[in-house]
Parts: sequence; C-alpha cells; structure tokens
Amino acid sequence: FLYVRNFDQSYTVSRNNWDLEYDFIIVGGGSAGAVLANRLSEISDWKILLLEAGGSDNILSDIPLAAASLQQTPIDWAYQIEPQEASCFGLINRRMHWPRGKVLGGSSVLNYMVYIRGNRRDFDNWVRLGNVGWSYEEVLPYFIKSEDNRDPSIAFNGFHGVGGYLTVSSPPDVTPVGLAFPEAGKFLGYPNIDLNGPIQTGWAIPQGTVRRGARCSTSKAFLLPTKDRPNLHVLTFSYVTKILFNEDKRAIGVQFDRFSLTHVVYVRKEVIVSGGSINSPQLLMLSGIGPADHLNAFGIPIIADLPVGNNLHDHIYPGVHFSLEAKGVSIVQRRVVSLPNIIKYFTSGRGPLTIIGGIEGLGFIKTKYANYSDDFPDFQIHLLSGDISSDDGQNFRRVQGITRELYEQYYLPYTSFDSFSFYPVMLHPKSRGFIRLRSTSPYDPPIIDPKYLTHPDDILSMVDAMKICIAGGLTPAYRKFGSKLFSRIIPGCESYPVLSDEYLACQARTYIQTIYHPVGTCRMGPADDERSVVDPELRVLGGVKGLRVVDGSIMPVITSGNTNAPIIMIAEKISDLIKGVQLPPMRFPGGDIKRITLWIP
Ligand SMILES: Cc1cc2nc3c(=O)[nH]c(=O)nc-3n(C[C@H](O)[C@H](O)[C@H](O)COP(=O)(O)OP(=O)(O)OC[C@H]3O[C@@H](n4cnc5c(N)ncnc54)[C@H](O)[C@@H]3O)c2cc1C
Repeated sequence: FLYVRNFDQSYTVSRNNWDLEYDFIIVGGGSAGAVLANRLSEISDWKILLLEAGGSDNILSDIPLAAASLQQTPIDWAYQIEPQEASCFGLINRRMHWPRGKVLGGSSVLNYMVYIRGNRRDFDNWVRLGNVGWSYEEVLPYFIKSEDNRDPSIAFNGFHGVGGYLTVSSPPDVTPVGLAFPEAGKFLGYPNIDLNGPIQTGWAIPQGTVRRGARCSTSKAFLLPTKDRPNLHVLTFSYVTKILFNEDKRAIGVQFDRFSLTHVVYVRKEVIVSGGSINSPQLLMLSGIGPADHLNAFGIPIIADLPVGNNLHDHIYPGVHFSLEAKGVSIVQRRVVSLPNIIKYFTSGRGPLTIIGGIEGLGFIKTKYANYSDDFPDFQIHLLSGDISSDDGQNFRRVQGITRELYEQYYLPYTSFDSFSFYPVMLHPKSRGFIRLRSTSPYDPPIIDPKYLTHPDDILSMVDAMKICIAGGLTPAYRKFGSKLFSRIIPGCESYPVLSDEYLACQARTYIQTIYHPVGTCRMGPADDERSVVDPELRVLGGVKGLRVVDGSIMPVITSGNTNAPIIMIAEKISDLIKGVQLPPMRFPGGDIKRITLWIP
C-alpha cells in the first residue's frame, strides 16, 4: 500500500466557496483540462477556475489491470452509440458502449494507459490542412515537456523528456505471451523499436502512463502538484450546462449545477471548454454554437452557425483470438487476481496487476492498402495477453453490453485455458459520423452516431490487417506455446468459406469494437474552411470571442495511435500560446525524411 499509493493523493480538491469572477474558466478536468489548469495557474496573477462534473479518482482506478472494471461505474459517463447501419452489430444487435471519464483526470482515469504519441506525418498532415504551428517539429517539444520517462534505455534517445509531470514507464513485469510479441514481429519483418522514437513501424512492448506500478492519470500528474496554488480553484461535482455570452458574442461566464443548485460564474479573459469529444460539442450546441438548422429545430438562439458535432471519427478493431496449449503463460484473470498478487502490487508496485489494461504488445503495421512509401502504418495491433473471457467474461460482457446467454453461446469455450488476442486497430478510418443534441436538456445524453464502416475502403484494409494478425499469432514465437487460431463459425457468416476474405469481412462487421478514441467533433482548421469550428489557436470561429475548445474534439484527423498523449500535448501547446510563448521547433532528431502524399479527407 505504501509503495504504489502516494498519501498525498488523499487530498480533496472540492471547495465549498468560490469567487464570482475569474480570469479563465476551464470546463472539464480531463486529459486536457488538468494540463491547462496546471499551466495557466503558473501565472500567479491569473485566477483560474476548473469545473469538473465528476469527483476524484479512487484506489481501484490506480490498478492498471483493473482498467476495464471502471466502465459502467459512477466515474463513467457510460454513453451508448446509435445502432449502426453498416450491420456491424448484426449478430448481437447491440448498442456499443462508449465509456468516458466523469472524474478529475477524465478519460485518463478510465483508459488503458498506453503511451503513444502518433506518427509525425499526422501532425504534418494537420499543417497541410491549414493548421499553422502544428507540424511534428513544432509539437515534439510539447510531448517532451510533459514527460518524465523512467526507462533509461528510452529516456535519453533524443525523443523523450525526463522530469516532466507525466510519468511514462516500461512495464515492470511481462508475461511469456507478452515477451513473445516483439519476437513474432521480428519473424514477420518488423523491428523491435521505441514506438515513440524515430520510426513507428515496428512491434514492441509498450510504455504506459504508470508511476511506480500505478496509473498516472492527468489528475495525479498535473493537478496534484497544484494543490497549494491559491490562484487555482478546482470545483468537483460541478456540471456546466451553458456558456453565457454578451450581445457582442463574447463569452462572459458559465452556468453550472452543483448539488442541485444552479450557479453563475463570470470570466475576465476566456472560457476554455475541455469536456472531451462528446461533451464539448454538446455544451457548445446547448449554448447556441452549432449547425443552424439543428439549433433552430430545438429553438435554441443562435450565437454562431458552425459545423459542431460533425467529423466524428474513432479507432475500431475486430478481434483475432488464439488459444494456447501451454498453461500459465498469459493473464487468466481468475488466476492473477489473487491475494499474493494483490499484496505484491501494493507492497512493491510489481506483478500482473501492473499490466496496463492487459495490453502487453503493440505492433504498427502496413497492410497492402496503406499505399504510402515509408513509415506511415495504417494499423496498430494491440496484443491482449489473456482473453476477453479469462475473468469468466465479466468485464467483456459489461464493456460490450452483451447478455450472459450470448456470451455463453459464442465466447464460453475460451474461459478455461490460456489465450491471447490481436486487435488490429484501423488508424486512418475514412468513415465519419456526428454528435447531435437529443433534446435541450443538458442531462439527456447526446445522439452519438460514428457511422462505422460506412466508407467502403475501411472494411478492405481491415481484412488484410486480420490476415497479418493471423500470421503473427502463428509464428514460432507463439507456436512454442501451442497457439491455435480460435476459429468458431460466426453466425451469419456461414455462407462464406472459412477464413476467406468474405468471411473475414463478415467477421469484422459482426465483431467490431471501439478502442475508445472518438475525436474531431470541434474540428480545428482555417477560418475559410467551412468544416472548421476552431482556428489553429483553438479559438471558436463565427465571430465568437473569449472562447476556446481544447481537447480531443479539435483533432481535424485522428492521430496514428492512442489519443491521450497527443491530447496532453495539445493542452501543453495551447497553454503556452495563451501565455504568449512557444517552445522553439525541434529539428527531427533522425534527420530529414522523404515528403510523401497523404490522403486528405
Ligand atoms: C476505456 C478507455 C481506454 C482508453 N485507452 C487509452 C490508452 O490506453 N491510451 C491512450 O492514449 N488513450 C486511451 N484512451 C483515450 C484517451 O484516454 C482519451 O482520448 C483522452 O483521455 C480524452 O481526453 P479529453 O481531454 O479530450 O477528454 P476527457 O479526458 O474525457 O475529459 C473531459 C472531462 O470533462 C468533464 N466534463 C465534460 N462535460 C462537462 C461539463 N459540462 N461540465 C463539467 N465537466 C465536464 C468530464 O467529466 C471529463 O472529466 C482510452 C479511453 C477510454 C475511455
């Protein structure tokens, strides 16, 4: 207990009194909001208010292997998406859950802690879309600024930071199935590399946002060190329901609900919305910023007619599952959640409970559809060591929202043996969906329709990625444990020859799942691009003043990898911009790279 739990964390940030006016009001204390609160309150003359709808994180959320068990609990907004047209859910007709953190630290408290920054092309692509200032060379200093990398073999290779607020570490313990992952990659021709270093295409055991074996959320990383700053007020259980404007379209404050009472607080400089990719567009629309026809339909007075809620996209994957003859080589949750392992975790910050969401390997690969000349992978394989059902399906059923009967029908055969899964995550989906208001009540969850797989290219590349996964799981690295592809005949796909392209496509449509990276709903772009909601300094367009959006919703195109680190970077960069400073661009430490043509949506 002493080892992993810093007693400082028991501080409470809730206050019962606050001021009537602040220099900055930040809405949402998640991945982005926590960074902004820290960095802006470094200026002692500025008074900052952070309003967070949820409370504080807890001891369960510290345990890396327990990540999935946090879903559908009070610290999760527990959204559900609309049923999808593309027959993704033909088999079980489910409405996929979309967890989002409702807690200080936001989704960084629920996430699986994988630390990935994305590909340098992602940011150069943002610049090509008109977003001056966001090239890889300009954002790299901000990734480094946040970081405290604790692995000496990675920390000093020129791409990393030491001494920042965000602890990044390599896993203290890895199962044999995890250790086999880079070996399997090498067999297929992929090098074992630092996935945040000079090249991204490779297979490796990933680093995580983990400090001494426990989750390092942005609440722990960025808010905890500010607890003695008198100019930062953090109010938990404070749900912002409206941004207030004067007749000049200047944001002058917000209205929020706290313990059944409604309050108003005013702002001198700016309101910054950091509610995440679902809540930020919802709040903007409720406040009169959104598509005019949609707001008119609800009778909401229009402040600015902007494409808020459009451009919703996400990372999805189909599962490729393997069973193993060997025993004790992967995480079988019913075995690893044992008293000795719990004691080990709390006394030394080691053991299987430190494994980040069960993810022990990451492989960035290129399918034949990638169509790029060099290092710009189109899929990211996540190795889940131990399968969805190794805890008797409890998390899986909760996370995927399927019934016990369906679970027993299709997944039960997994439960008794060691196993692993490869999840090939499609990095550059072309399908686009939207967020819209369901009603004018801020308490009604918005309509979320990602329109998965509605672009025909998306399914083709997915089939190819599944084939690479099948090859990877059957390499000598896994054969030595007796790996076998778990090939049940999927109901609805019987008419296709097993493992044919058509069969795999059917499997993908049937079992697609989110890896929880929705972005893009308050798209950043130049003012003359009709798709833009915020400009490259993240100021809301349409003549609005004193209002920014800073979170995952501003990404014009999703980054190649998990989204927490890039969102922290975005908040770091904008904090400096607000302060009127910018770190100098870093020349790419590996030298110049070839220019290539990217697909631009
Ligand atoms: C289950 C899961 C697993 C993931 N795994 C990984 C991973 O392994 N690696 C990775 O890099 N990324 C991962 N992600 C994604 C990553 O965590 C998110 O992209 C990132 O945390 C989003 O940051 P954000 O600042 O945009 O929003 P959030 O972190 O969601 O923050 C939004 C905050 O605003 C608050 N809020 C919203 N509306 C209001 C309002 N009106 N008033 C007051 N407060 C409000 C919310 O309660 C929340 O605290 C995962 C996400 C999930 C959910």
